[in-house]
Amino acid sequence: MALTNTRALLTVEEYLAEVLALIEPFGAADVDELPLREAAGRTLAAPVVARGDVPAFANSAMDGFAVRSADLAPPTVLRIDAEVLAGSSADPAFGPGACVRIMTGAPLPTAADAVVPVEQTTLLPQGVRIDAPVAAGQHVRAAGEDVRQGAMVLDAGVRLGARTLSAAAGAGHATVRVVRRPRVGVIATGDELVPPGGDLGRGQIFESNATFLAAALTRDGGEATVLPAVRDTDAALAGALDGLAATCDLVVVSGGVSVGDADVTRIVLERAGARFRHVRLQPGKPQGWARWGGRGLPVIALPGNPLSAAVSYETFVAPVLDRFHRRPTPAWTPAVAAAAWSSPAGRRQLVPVLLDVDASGRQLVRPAHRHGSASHMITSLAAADALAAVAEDVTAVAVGDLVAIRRLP
Ligand SMILES: Nc1nc2c(c(=O)[nH]1)N[C@H]1C(S)=C(S)[C@@H](COP(=O)(O)OP(=O)(O)OC[C@H]3O[C@@H](n4cnc5c(N)ncnc54)[C@H](O)[C@@H]3O)O[C@H]1N2
Ligand code: MOO
Repeated sequence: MALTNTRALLTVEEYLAEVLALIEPFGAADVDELPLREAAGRTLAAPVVARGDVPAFANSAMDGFAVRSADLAPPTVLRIDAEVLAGSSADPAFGPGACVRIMTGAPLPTAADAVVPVEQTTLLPQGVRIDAPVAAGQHVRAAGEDVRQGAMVLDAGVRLGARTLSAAAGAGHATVRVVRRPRVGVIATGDELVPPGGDLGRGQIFESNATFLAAALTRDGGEATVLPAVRDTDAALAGALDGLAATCDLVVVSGGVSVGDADVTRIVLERAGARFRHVRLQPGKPQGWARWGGRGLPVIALPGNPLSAAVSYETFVAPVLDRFHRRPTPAWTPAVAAAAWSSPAGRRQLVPVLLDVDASGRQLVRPAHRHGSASHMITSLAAADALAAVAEDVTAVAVGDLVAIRRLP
C-alpha cells in the first residue's frame, strides 16, 4: 500500500466535536442505585435533596449552659435544673433564675434561646455564675440553617467523592442514583509491544498505553475491558474489535493511526468508513474515529506514542466519558510561566508541567521534563501536576507569559 499523507487538518475543538458526536449521553435507563460507600468516583444521575432540615433541630454549638437571654445581666447566678447530652431527646422546662447544663450537639431546650460556653461561667455551690454578657441566639445552631427540607444538596452531574458523599449522608440518604459506567474496550496495537515485566528483544518496547487507558477510564467512571496487545495484522485487530462489539459502549485503540504502510489501525478502520485526521495539537496530531460493525460501536483511535496517547485521552476521550455521564468537562485556568520554552507553530501544545505558587499567590508553571512535550516521554506525565496549553500561534513561551492549565486528576 502506498503512503498516504493527505488528511483533513482540524482544530482541537473541531475534532473534539466529531468524537463527541459519536455517542449519546446516558438516559434514565442507564442508572445504578448504590450504597454511598460504593459510589465514590461515580456521577449523580439525579439531584440529592435534603430528607429533612439540616440540622434537624436547634442545638448547642458549645459545651456550657442553655439559658434564657432575657433573664440575664451579669454577674448572675442561675440554678442548674437539668442536663442535656448529645443524643438526648429530653426537653427540660426551666423558668427565670434557672438554666440547663448542655453539651455540644445536644438539642436546645425549648425554654432556652442561647448557650453560654463553660469557659464564661463559674461553678458555685448554689448554681452557676454567668460571667459574660449573653446575646439571644448565641452558640445556637438553628434547625435548617445548613439546608432546608426538600432543598437541593447535590445536583445531577456531580462527580461523587468524600465531600459530596458525606453531604448526601448528612442529608439523610443511604444510597444515591448514579449514571452506570460506560463499558470501554482498550486495544493496544503493535508488533513491537511486550507486556510489562517481560524481556525486551531488539526493537521491542514495553506496552504502557493500555495501563494508562485502563486507569484513566476507571478514574473517569468507565469500566475498562483491556485486551492483550494485538499484532499488526488486519485479522488480529478486526477480531479484537468484533469481540468487543457486543458488550462495549466505546473502544479506545492506541497505535497505528499515522501515515505509515504498517499503520494497521488506520488501514482496518478506514475500511469501516473511519475518519482519520491531523489535529492542530502537539503531542497528538494523528487521530481517528470510526463506527465498527452492525451496531455502529464507536471507536476512538489514539496515536501510539505514550505521551501522545495520554494527552489525546485527556483531550478527546475524557470529554466523551463526561458526555456519557452528562457532567461538565473541567475548565482551564490561567497560570504564569516560570520558565521559557518553545512550541510548534500552528499546533496547540499541551505540556506536562509542575505547579508552584509565588509570594503573591500567583500560580506558576514550568515543564515537568527537560524534553517538554516530546511524545515518547513516559515519565513526564508521571511527574506532572497539570497540562499547560500554549496557543497555536505562539512559538516561544517567555517567563511571565500567561498559559492555560488544567490540573491532572
Ligand atoms: N511520516 C510521518 N510519520 C509520522 C507522523 C507524520 O505525520 N508523518 N506523525 C508522527 C506522530 S506526530 C505520531 S504521534 C506518531 C503516531 O504514530 P502511530 O499512532 O501510528 O503509532 P505507532 O507508530 O504505532 O507508535 C508510535 C510510537 O509509540 C510506541 N507505542 C505504540 N504503542 C505503544 C504502547 N501501547 N505502549 C508503549 N509504546 C507504544 C511505538 O513503539 C512507537 O515508538 O507517528 C509519527 N510518525
Ligand atoms: O503528534 Mo505526535 O502525537 O507529536 O507525537
